[in-house]
Amino acid sequence: MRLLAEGLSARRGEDLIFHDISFVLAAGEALVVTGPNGSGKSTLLRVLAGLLGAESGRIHLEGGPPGFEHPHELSHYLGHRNAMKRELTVEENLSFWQRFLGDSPGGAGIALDAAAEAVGLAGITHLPFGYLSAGQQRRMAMAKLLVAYRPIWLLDEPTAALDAGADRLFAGLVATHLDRGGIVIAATHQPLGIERTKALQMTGFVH
Ligand SMILES: Nc1ncnc2c1ncn2[C@@H]1O[C@H](COP(=O)(O)OP(=O)(O)OP(=O)(O)O)[C@@H](O)[C@H]1O
Repeated sequence: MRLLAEGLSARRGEDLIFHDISFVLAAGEALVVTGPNGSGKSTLLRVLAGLLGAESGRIHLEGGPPGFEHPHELSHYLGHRNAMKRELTVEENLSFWQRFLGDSPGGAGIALDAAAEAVGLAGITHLPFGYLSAGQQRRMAMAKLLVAYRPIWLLDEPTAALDAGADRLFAGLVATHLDRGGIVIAATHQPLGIERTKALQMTGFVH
């Protein structure tokens, strides 16, 4: 499977945020998106996630499962916020996402306990999400990537609020996902420590 972005541009309000962005990612490849604040990294991820329409250009898949043409149908999106309810327990949150997202063709999510263990937080899934520290909350948001199978991971500053150990853990999760033929697009200033990465430097739109 390949993910292709061709000549993408996007607008927020009146402003064109970026223009003519193209890239191709094959199964097992990652794209690291960097650029200064406001250069459009989050906007690009939101376009890829199908949350925002592109002003022009095309995003499509080649060789994906039959019936899936747009990457967002096969994607996990981890935004700046963790998308967890503070008053529900970790287990309830993850269980919701597992049922809501379901598995894409070609893989299966892992059990909630196994996902919590994989992010180093086994034993606290009974706590309300709001009780967790900022770093623990981010780790649990990563567990969401594991409880339902999606071949494409769209990650916006995934390692914000993480300590060095969690950085390494996260790099390991990404490496495993790529080894299994996944695709990762991450806006991050933290090196992923993975060789199979392409780079996209956003500059913001020059009027
Ligand atoms: N809803 C909106 N309406 C109008 N402009 C917006 C909206 N959301 C974002 N913008 C503008 O779009 C530009 C790109 O924002 P974006 O969040 O994509 O940048 P970014 O590169 O992810 O920044 P950061 O590194 O700070 O997270 C910014 O100038 C921002 O002010």
